[in-house]
This record gives sequence, C-alpha cells and structure tokens, in this order.
Amino acid sequence: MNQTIVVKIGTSSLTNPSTGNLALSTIAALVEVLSRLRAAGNNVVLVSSGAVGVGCARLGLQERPRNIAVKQAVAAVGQGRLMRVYDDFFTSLQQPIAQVLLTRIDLVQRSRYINAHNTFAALLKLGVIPIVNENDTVAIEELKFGDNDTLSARVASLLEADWLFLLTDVDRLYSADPRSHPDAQPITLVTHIDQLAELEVQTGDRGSQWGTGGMTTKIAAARIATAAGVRTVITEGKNPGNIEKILAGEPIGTHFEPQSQPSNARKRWIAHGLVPCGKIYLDQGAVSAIAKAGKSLLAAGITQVEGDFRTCDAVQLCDLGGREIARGIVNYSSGELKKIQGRQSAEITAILGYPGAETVVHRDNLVLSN
Ligand SMILES: Nc1ncnc2c1ncn2[C@@H]1O[C@H](COP(=O)(O)OP(=O)(O)O)[C@@H](O)[C@H]1O
Ligand SMILES: N[C@@H](CCC(=O)OP(=O)(O)O)C(=O)O
Repeated sequence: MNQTIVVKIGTSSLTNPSTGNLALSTIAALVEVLSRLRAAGNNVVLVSSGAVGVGCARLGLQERPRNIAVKQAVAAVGQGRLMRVYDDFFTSLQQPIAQVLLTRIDLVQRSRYINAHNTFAALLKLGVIPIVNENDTVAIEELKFGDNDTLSARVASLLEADWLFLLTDVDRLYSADPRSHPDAQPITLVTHIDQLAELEVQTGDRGSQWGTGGMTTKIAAARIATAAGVRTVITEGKNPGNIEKILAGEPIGTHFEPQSQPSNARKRWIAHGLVPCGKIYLDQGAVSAIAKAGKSLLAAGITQVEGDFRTCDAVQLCDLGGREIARGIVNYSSGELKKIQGRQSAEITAILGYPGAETVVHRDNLVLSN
C-alpha cells in the first residue's frame, strides 16, 4: 500500500559535530532511501534542519550565533548551501526535489493552511520530494515553530501522513539522557504519550551542541503527530536504511502509536493545525457538558482565563487540574472573558456594554482531546 512518509533529520545527524562539516555519507544514504521509497509509489516529504549549522561552518563560526539577526543571516547562507547539496545528490538519482520554507502563520490561518496543503498535494502528485525547513531568515520570534521537530509534526498532520520519522543522534528514546545517564533504560513502544510521565522519562532541556530542543521537542512532536493519527518513530539518523526496515516491521527505535482523530477536516485543523494562544479553565459542570453531552461552552462554566488571546484565536479548554479536555476557537478575547467568566449569558450585554456571542466556544468549533 502506498503511504505518506514524513522524515525529519536534525543538525546533529546532518553534520559532523566536531568539524561542523556536512556528514556526506549520511546524506547520500538518506537520499537513496527516500528516492527508493518515492519510486515505490509512496509520498515522501523531508523536513531538514541544518541551515544554521551549515551556515556557521561555511562562515567559519565556532558556535550557534545568539544574536537573532546574525542567526537569520547565517541561516540564509546555510539554507542555500544545504539545498545545493541535496539537489546534487537527488539529481544523480533522477529524483526531483523542491524547497518549501514555512513559518507558523502558514499553518495557523485557515486560508494559508489550505494553500500549503494544496501546494504539497501538487508537489507530491508531480513525484517531487519536498524538502521543508522553517523560514529562519524572515520568521519572527512570535510566529516561529522554533524547532523542526514541531514543524515536522505539523507538516505530518497537515498531510495526514501515515508515518513521521524523527532522525537524530541517538538510536531511540531512553528513560533519561543516555549521555549523562549511562544506565538509562531504552523505551521501544509508547502506546499513549501520557505513559511517559508515568515512566518518569527525563529529557533535559537541551540537545547536542548544534541541535535545538533535544528530546523534549521530539516528544512534543510525537504528541502532536500521534494525536493527529500519525505513527511516529524516533531513530538514529546515521542509519537511514532503518527507515525501510521499520516500514517492513522491524522493531527499531522508539514507536509512538497513533491516536484516533476526527474525520472532519475543519475539526482536524482546529485540533492539530492551530496553535493555542491561551487556556480556559472549566468547572466540573462545564467539563461534563462539553465532554459528555457535546454542548457548546458558556461563560458560566469558566473559572479562570490564562494567556492573551483575541476573538477567533484557538484556546485549550482545561479541567480544574489543568488537564486539556478540548480545543476550540473562542468567540471572545481574553480581556472580555475575564469580565464575563462565571456569569450567565443573559448578563453579558450589561457587563460588556454590547451584545456578545451566545457561546464562548461553539460546539462546531470545539474538538475533544484524546
Ligand atoms: N531521554 C532521552 N533519551 C534520548 N536522548 C536524550 C534524552 N534526553 C535528552 N537527550 C538528548 O537529545 C539529543 C538529541 O537532540 P538534538 O541534539 O536536538 O537532536 P537533533 O539535532 O537531531 O534534533 C541526544 O543527543 C541526547 O543527548
Ligand atoms: N531551522 C533550523 C533548525 C532548527 C532545529 O530544530 O534544529 P534541530 O534540533 O537540529 O532539528 C535550521 O535549519 O538550522
């Protein structure tokens, strides 16, 4: 069966950590595997990091720049270099590629999300392997994915992919960072992401010298992707042949099983495409009304509002313990909600001085979380 496969490779696998030079044999092996998967009829997308790392090597910089403008300039140098290398390798196998640079806003606004979806669909239909990265050179802090693990999960969700492979410099997830904890236990299967809290998996807060986010962002990515129905695997980048072995059923790396997902495309966008801008805490009655009775959210059931959001932004709806029970698009800003939380709908006009929407989140704009 033909499948949609998204592969993300991190800087730590693409470059030699001591010299910063490109790991050419890894890239060549990856190109061969992806070209074979494409030739076998699969849809293949590569999310490649490396713009900043390769740019630094090109310019002789010894460490990742901290200054944002310099980092953006370095990424512009590295991205071109990276694509040149990919194009040389893929072209020698007659495999066309495309560069797709995204920022978070491209997947947050519904019209841009649909546009991005259509562009990917057209590229895949043309037999092209899109190579995706964050548009580091122009992305501004508030509108960034920030790391390519998250970006790859959002792309996998956009494409309703069957698989997301996160290729990195460790062979799988461990109970703690194996570099600093040699006795850390390997984890092979995660049936639900919340299991990781039970297993007390520690991920630290940083990865290798050139990587962004370490294991923390990979787990966040696995959460996004599996919630969108995408099977996710963390495995080693220096053996890209493992991708084919895993597709053939070999138990390599750490597998995260996909969760069920809404069949309606708009609801999938609300659940997985939108990035929440705040949290609304609900009392037990409102939680039951939404989760069990399929009702809309009214102001009366709100106990607390967190974050700064506007009308039509996405928010997380949480129970009193902070557990997310749903996501939705709000009909009020955070400022308005703070004034009307806990109040009856009939009081809203008098409190705000103008008539507002009947519901805070209408049930058509609300999706229960797994
Ligand atoms: N629980 C863990 N299991 C495995 N690796 C971990 C864990 N916690 C932290 N790490 C670290 O995460 C690193 C990979 O992250 P990163 O350097 O950002 O990679 P990439 O460039 O591939 O995105 C590993 O080298 C490892 O040291
Ligand atoms: N967009 C950045 C990559 C950021 C990132 O997530 O890096 P990594 O942790 O190596 O996957 C770049 O191309 O350098």
